[in-house]
Amino acid sequence: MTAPFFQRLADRIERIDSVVSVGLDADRSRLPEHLTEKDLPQWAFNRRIIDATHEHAACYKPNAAFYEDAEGWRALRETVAYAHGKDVPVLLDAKRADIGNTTRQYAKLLDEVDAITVNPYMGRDSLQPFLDREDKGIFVLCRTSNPGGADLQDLELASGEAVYERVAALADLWNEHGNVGLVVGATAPEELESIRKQVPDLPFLVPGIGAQGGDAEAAVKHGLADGVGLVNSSRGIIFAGEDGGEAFATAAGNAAKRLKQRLNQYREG
Ligand SMILES: O=C(O)c1cc(=O)[nH]c(=O)n1[C@@H]1O[C@H](COP(=O)(O)O)[C@@H](O)[C@H]1O
Repeated sequence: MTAPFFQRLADRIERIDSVVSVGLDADRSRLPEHLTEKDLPQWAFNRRIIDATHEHAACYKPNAAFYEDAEGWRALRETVAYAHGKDVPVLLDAKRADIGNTTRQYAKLLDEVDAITVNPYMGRDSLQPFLDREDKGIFVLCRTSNPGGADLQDLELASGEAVYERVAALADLWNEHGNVGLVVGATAPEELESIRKQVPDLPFLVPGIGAQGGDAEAAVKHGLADGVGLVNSSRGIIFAGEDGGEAFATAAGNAAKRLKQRLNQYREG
């Protein structure tokens, strides 16, 4: 059996000295002109991004939203195989979950990738087929980075806890196989700190730095559990250079390296 995801992630973080998650959100409207002629432009783009960034990437995080048609799924499959060929795990950002028979189908996505993001709104049974995958990583949305993240997640329950605190507590209970992490946005640094205190053992995926302006220092200081966790940037890396031609890949490589170095200051500090 393959080693558990969080163990493999810990090994990779140590080996390349990086907690950077490179978000492969290959928006077709922003791909370099010269790649749009290719058979699968997103795959052509991702391959170049992976070549340029893999030394700095603790994982790749493609968001499924950018791949949900026949051509996109083909591009995604090629991308995942290529990332694996470079020994980089892939976290599919799919934010799935549904009633039992449907969610069992969703959980099959984990046959292709190493980890996934899931939505806790429908409760434990909607996540069970994911949680049962002991060797995979299951990241539960807890306190999201978007402006409306507070609309429901910050609501106070009768017990006095906020909804996101309840989610963190439940995720901790659901972590019977040591395969559960939380998604907590860098745009909510106070919540990041308080959730870290509440669940010291759960690794976080922290999106929202770069294009969304989140707090990179808080992301590192509170996102890691015993050194393990991920800080994601998507547009800030893959679209770092849009001057045309192949220079975009070099720009992405430099952006990933700079982010790694910046985050590492806080890891070491
Ligand atoms: O689950 C996620 O990854 C996620 C959760 C969240 O709270 N906020 C958030 O931005 N994300 C994802 O992280 C990525 C952020 O992209 P950038 O803002 O371009 O770095 C996107 O794929 C988002 O869907």
